[in-house]
Amino acid sequence: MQYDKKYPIRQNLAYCARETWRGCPKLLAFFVMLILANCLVPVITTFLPKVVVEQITEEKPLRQLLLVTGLMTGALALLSGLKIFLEKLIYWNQFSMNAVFLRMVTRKGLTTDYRNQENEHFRTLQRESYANCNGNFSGYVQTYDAFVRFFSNLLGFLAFTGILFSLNPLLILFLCLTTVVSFLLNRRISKWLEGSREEKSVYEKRMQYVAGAADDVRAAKDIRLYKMAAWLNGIYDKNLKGLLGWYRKYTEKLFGASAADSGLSLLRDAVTYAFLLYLALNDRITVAEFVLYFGVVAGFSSWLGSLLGQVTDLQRLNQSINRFRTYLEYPESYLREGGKPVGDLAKPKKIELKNIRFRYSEDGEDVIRDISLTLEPGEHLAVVGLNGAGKTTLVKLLCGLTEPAEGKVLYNGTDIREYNRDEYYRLFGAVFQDHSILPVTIEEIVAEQESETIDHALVETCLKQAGLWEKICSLPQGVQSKFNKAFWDDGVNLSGGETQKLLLARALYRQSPVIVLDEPTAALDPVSENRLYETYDDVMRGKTTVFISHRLASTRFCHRIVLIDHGQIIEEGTHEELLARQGKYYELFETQAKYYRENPEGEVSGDEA
Ligand SMILES: Nc1ncnc2c1ncn2[C@@H]1O[C@H](COP(=O)(O)OP(=O)(O)OP(=O)(O)O)[C@@H](O)[C@H]1O
Repeated sequence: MQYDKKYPIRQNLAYCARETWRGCPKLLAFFVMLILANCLVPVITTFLPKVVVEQITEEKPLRQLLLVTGLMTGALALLSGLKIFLEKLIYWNQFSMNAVFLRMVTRKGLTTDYRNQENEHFRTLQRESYANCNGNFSGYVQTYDAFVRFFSNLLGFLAFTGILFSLNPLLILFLCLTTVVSFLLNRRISKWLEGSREEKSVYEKRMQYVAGAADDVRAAKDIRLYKMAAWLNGIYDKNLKGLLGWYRKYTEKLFGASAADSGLSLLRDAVTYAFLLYLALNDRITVAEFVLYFGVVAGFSSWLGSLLGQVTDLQRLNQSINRFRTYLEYPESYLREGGKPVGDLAKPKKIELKNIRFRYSEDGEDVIRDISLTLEPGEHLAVVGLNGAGKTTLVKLLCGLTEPAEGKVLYNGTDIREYNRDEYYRLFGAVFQDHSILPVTIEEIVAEQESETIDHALVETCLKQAGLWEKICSLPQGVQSKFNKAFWDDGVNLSGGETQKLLLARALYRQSPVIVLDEPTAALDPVSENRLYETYDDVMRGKTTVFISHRLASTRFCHRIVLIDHGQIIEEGTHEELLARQGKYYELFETQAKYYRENPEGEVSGDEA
């Protein structure tokens, strides 16, 4: 079941206010002042003509007339100036609040359980959350605006209701009725918008994908070689057509609603002004009061219409805040500070996988099916199998990155769920097929820390062990060379094989008791590959290692080989034992080996491959 938080609006508004209080308290004070200014300006504007007419009709002295109108227009000017000033301050301070929210989103993304990052629902929420607090049209800024407008409108509505109530409560009822009808018409459009948002976003997503491919230097080769441009253009055009169709429907609906809205507004004005005229002609209200109510009636509908609009806006925005909070509060099940310490990090301990079952999604198939495996301290294990057999998944489970649905992983006899997971990770030096390298110096990449605390001699040893030392020495800035030309003007780029060696050096620098290498030789040239095999025993002495490879002959230097097929261990033993068994391993080895033999008819032997 998908994890979804559904807080009511008031709780989410309180949440926003709380976070704002923590992150940028003055913003709250600016909001309160803006709400008051927003309310006072129209109230004074509505009363000003009444006061002026009153002064004239009651033949008050000119000085008094000038003083009263001067005071009111002065107050108006002051409040309007204050509003502009506050809006500027708010605009600026909203950026700092956005930064606070962005930091929360980034932190969650960096520290969340790895399995959340593999969860598509979580990743969608993550993308939305970034969009929600990015820029001055973000969900949060819109929520703040809606919040300010809602309370401004509420205050204005209450003030004008009070004034109209003294005139005729039935008039309020009529005004409310017409305003609500026009609000409901607009709401229908909002509902349609909500319902068809998915359709629109599918068109946009596909168009963005094509635009992204046009801008992606990695895709540029394939697009040209495989003549994908026409195909991509076709996708773009098809979706553009769909999007334009969507906008046509939207415009039609919008036009229909605004026509009805204008009709209602005309009716409202005609009825109320006729009523006011009737009262004035029958001396039931003074000319000054007529002028006042004239303004109040127009203002009342506008306050109420906006108020209802803000409720709809807040409801819509509430959904995005709920999704934002769902992301931030996404459950973390791995123990961190509260977990047990792992203990001695210098020597490896026994690792056991007991009846492990795993699937990536609830409705998906099992990727690992009932695997049990014990790794003795210092053992070198090779994991082989066809593509998609579950090898990488198995090591992710072993490293505690993902959690089995059934069964458990034990380290030194204790379920790894009981350990402090961050400490548990320190047991592993790993090279995965998909990796990330920060754009820092070579030395910092190897040591995964900043320059001041690096053990330079160890960096050199690891780069030598990985076979990259000579290459690094040939760079003008040696280990101080900055990685990634895209980031640094004077940066360096490494080839695929060199990058793999750099990653191996990084795994070795950790001096962790367990080393996991997922296809570490895939990009290596034959000399480098051979060198890795020859030095493997020396470099990995005393460590437990898991070596995933498709080159079956290369796994001979491991103490034991397990063959995974459809998420199960189907064969297990040394290279020689597995060949002698003449099972699946033998078959795969034979398939690979025959291309290396001078005499394809010859007998299979471990030495020939
Ligand atoms: N993040 C993921 N989400 C969903 N399915 C996944 C994910 N990663 C892998 N899979 C699926 O799990 C299965 C096993 O993948 P895994 O990467 O463990 O295989 P592998 O044996 O390492 O393959 P290869 O030799 O190609 O690297 C595959 O069918 C793959 O499609």
